Amino acid sequence: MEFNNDPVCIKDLEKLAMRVMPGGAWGYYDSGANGEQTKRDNEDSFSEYRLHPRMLRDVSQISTETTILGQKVKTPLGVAPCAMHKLAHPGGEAATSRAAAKNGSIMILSTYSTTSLEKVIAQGNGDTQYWMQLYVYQNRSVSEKLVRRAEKAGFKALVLTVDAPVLGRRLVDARNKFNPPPHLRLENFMDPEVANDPAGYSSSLAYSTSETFGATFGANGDQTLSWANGISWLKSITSMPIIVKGILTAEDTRLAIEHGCAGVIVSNHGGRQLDGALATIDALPQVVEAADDKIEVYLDGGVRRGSDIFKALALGARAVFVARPVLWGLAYKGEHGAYHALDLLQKELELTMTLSGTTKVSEIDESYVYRPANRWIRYAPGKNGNPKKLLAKL
Ligand SMILES: Cc1cc2nc3c(=O)[nH]c(=O)nc-3n(C[C@H](O)[C@H](O)[C@H](O)COP(=O)(O)O)c2cc1C
Ligand SMILES: CC(C)CC(=O)C(=O)O
Repeated sequence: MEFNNDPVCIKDLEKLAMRVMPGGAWGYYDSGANGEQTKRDNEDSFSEYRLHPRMLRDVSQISTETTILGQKVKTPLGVAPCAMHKLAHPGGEAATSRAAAKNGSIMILSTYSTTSLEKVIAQGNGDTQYWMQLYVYQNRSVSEKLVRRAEKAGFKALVLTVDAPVLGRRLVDARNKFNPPPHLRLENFMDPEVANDPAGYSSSLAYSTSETFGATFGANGDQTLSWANGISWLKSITSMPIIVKGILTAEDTRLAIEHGCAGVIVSNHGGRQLDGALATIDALPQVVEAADDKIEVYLDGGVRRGSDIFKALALGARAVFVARPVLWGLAYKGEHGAYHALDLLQKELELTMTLSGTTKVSEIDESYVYRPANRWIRYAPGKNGNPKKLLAKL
């Protein structure tokens, strides 16, 4: 496990990306919704959990191999769907795709990709799984065409994002009056049949500010989408397994099972949608319990260290996805940078496994992690060493 001369951790990569990216694009990637409570909580909540390592075990061979949707993968670390990778680097999603393939990571491609889905999957090495993320439009034939194209191109699963019936309000974008550069195209919409759709979906990013973009997104999105009318419709047009992205509760997990979904991604969209929603690592245990091993549970949001991945796996996630870290890597140095972001997290995961006495993903269970109740009270000496008194004081 060798680290190279690139930035030594994801936080350093973030600082570098902030320096090289134009302000508006940086703001779009970075921003959360409203007061950004949820965005902060996603990262901070990981540090509320502590590891419970075991010693004197043979840790000379570490493997992160696991199975996801029944397929062997090299690592439980994947790339979450993000719009417009070309805002970070001209290599865009094609560069990210090669980076993901090199790391053996699943890549989920955003509907709002600036590279066509066919070109993105063509960068793979045959072993990597690609999943297609979907937003459902009022004109469902637009979504249907995307689904059919993705299946034909070889995508292995459909990821339905359910936490964005309309776009959250990102104050940074509103202040910046953020406009993506006019040369960027949402290439998945360049299929002439889709681009000329009477509902007016366009291949160009034809919106003047993120405020109007938000309105356009809301105007085209299908806000009537429901468990009853959404999942069965998707099942009627594709044989790809359906994964629901944006689940935070046991109740919705049970509904995903009832409706025949193959998995759920515990996600709050990186804190970009409902500000105040709980952190994903805090939502994970109730989702895992409700899933009851009937469907797979994945997580994204705030993962910045290998130990965060380890904690999520310990609490029952089958895989963990990252969004901003990969975008920061891409902004830093294209494919090399995106790979570096994944490689850093991968190596940190291996290091955490080694130092915790686990050699396989299947060994990482809840016995390796705990959240100390009243941590400060338990560990602060207190005036008279009396925790009760301290509690009363607090
Ligand atoms: C710039 C950006 C664009 C995103 N675009 C999409 C998208 O097109 N579809 C989607 O389902 N989620 C999108 N997301 C949400 C991510 O998939 C993911 O849920 C979240 O960002 C994970 O948190 P992290 O950025 O802390 O890793 C986007 C996130 C960011 C930061
Ligand atoms: C183009 C947007 C709808 C992508 C998105 O989901 C986001 O910005 O969070």
